[in-house]
Amino acid sequence: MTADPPLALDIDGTLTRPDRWGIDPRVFDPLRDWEAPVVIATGKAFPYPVALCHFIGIPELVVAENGGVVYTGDDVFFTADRAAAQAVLEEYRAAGYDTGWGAENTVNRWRETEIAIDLEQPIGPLREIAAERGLEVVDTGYAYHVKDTTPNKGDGLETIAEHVGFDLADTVAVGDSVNDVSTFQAVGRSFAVANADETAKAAADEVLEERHADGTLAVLERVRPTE
Ligand SMILES: O=C(O)COP(=O)(O)O
Ligand SMILES: [Mg+2]
Repeated sequence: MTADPPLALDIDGTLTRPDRWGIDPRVFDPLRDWEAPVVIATGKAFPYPVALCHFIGIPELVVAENGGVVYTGDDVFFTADRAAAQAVLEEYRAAGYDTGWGAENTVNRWRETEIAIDLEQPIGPLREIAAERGLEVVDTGYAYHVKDTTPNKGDGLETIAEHVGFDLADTVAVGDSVNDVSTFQAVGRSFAVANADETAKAAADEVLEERHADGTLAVLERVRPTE
């Protein structure tokens, strides 16, 4: 008898509706019923994936902020701090730009290790200022993330696998963007959804024909053992 494989799932572009925004409600039941650990590995701030796990009704196994925050269900690990990214934002602001999220911005309000900037904002000066301070800017297709170069989702996933006690060689990952490449490299089997960027597609073992949650749902069907 084989069992359901552990999963590592991205949120935006991967669990979203095919029109890009919002979680596709069809993922809730299969994830709640999945008989192996489900890790949510995202660029979003820590509270978002925690809430997602909570509302699906699964244990909170979370890689947030592109690996900056890792939650094993018992311990939280921070692999960077926000100060350097905040300094980039201050300089970006001094040059006349802003995050693009408005004054009370919930995108960054609880973000602990990086800063996210709306895609409508100019990336050129952002990249320049970040590079001068030794940081990188990652374009996920949903936001620009100003971050320390060290953290990544794959390392966060390894931390969780060690703590929870599952094998990454058995783990199946689904993602859509450059910030999922380290996840793909860490696991035994990786899938890029059809809407994925070229970097993610090149790094995945397989590129799906289906977009967004349709792709993830197709993977769940395919990797679930038949009786
Ligand atoms: O926060 C983003 O920009 C993207 O989030 P994701 O990693 O869940 O796709
Ligand atoms: Mg994504």
